[in-house]
Amino acid sequence: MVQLFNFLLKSIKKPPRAHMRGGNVFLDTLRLTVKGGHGGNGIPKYGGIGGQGGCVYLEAKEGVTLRYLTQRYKEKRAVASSGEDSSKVRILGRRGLDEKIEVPVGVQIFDESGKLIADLNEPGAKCIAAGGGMGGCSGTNFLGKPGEHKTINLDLKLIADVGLVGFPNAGKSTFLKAISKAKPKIASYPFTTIRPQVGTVDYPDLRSITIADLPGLIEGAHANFGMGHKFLKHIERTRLLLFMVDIFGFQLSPKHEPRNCLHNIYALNKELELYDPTLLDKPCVLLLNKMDLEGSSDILKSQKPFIKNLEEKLDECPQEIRPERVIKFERVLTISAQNSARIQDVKRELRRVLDEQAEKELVPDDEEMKEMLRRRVGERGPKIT
Ligand SMILES: Nc1nc2c(ncn2[C@@H]2O[C@H](COP(=O)(O)OP(=O)(O)OP(=O)(O)O)[C@@H](O)[C@H]2O)c(=O)[nH]1
Repeated sequence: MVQLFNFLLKSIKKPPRAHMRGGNVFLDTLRLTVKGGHGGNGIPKYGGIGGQGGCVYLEAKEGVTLRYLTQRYKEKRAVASSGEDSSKVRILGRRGLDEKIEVPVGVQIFDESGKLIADLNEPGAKCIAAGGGMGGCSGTNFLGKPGEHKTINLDLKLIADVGLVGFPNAGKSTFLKAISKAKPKIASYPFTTIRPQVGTVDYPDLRSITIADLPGLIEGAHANFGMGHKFLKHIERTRLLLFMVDIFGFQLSPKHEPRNCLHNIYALNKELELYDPTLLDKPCVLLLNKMDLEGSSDILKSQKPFIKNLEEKLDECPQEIRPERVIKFERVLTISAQNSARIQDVKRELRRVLDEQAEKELVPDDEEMKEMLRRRVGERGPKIT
């Protein structure tokens, strides 16, 4: 009876939604068990030393995904080979072969206690995850030692120059498609994008920048509504935050308060602040989208002064979306992502802000520079004023 009931229950169970089915889910964390090779044994009679066990190491490589790793290590376990035993013909045993795990660029490695072991943020960066065991010698009674054995967590944080943030349906995917070569999914209902998308924008001087569309952010994400802050971690490594709001505002559902575009900006500001207030120190640019629709210019006229100076209307902002510190936008641009209107302006401005930022990082400010010179010249050199 129970079996029949279970069978019937199974048959009426809906299949998982397309985007949640195995191969499609964006994977940005992975847990792996790693084990270094065992050290080989020595030979007491000849004073032979066993070979050291191989180690398991990680190397960052472009184009690799964590999903690929799950296919390669189906058991989520990577083991290096053991060192060779010492023998009559080979007094010093050969070292065990290392196990190389190629990981995506931007992966951080944590141990079980959550301590950061390594941050592999450029191609070719390497770290040892589990060392091999020592070969047997007189100090160990000629017995090889076991290799290190631990569980590590790989946490992928995308590396993009620009992080695109906005509430659902603001037009982020449409914008990404218009400005870059990315081909995101676009639909007239919220939550179409369920994984971060990265687009590359090329410039005539052969430079290029990357823009990551981080979906799933909604009002209340900090309280783990929707996908919560799942994708916001990817923003940490971006150099510029690109906010996008629908000029007509947004209402998540009939149960939620409708928010006009100004309140949307406050709400985005608040969500980022609750996730990590230092994010607000990054340069920010705001895009007001859907300017092709009728009535958009009137809204813009009435809201622009407050958008440019967010402090002004902060008192009137509802408590639940009122940020402690408001964002100061470097630029505010109006666009129509659908018609690609003013997309070239955005392209130019993004580059300008990123270049300005790079210059600031490169050239220390006046006082810092003087202090640096003073230190370099020392007390006896020319006086620096
Ligand atoms: N009229 C007009 N419609 C737009 C514009 N940009 C986007 N849309 C429409 O708005 C809807 C949502 O656009 P998306 O690009 O999917 O929005 P999104 O922010 O990526 O949405 P999520 O996937 O939910 O995060 C689509 O129907 C688009 O065609 C625009 O500039 N003008």
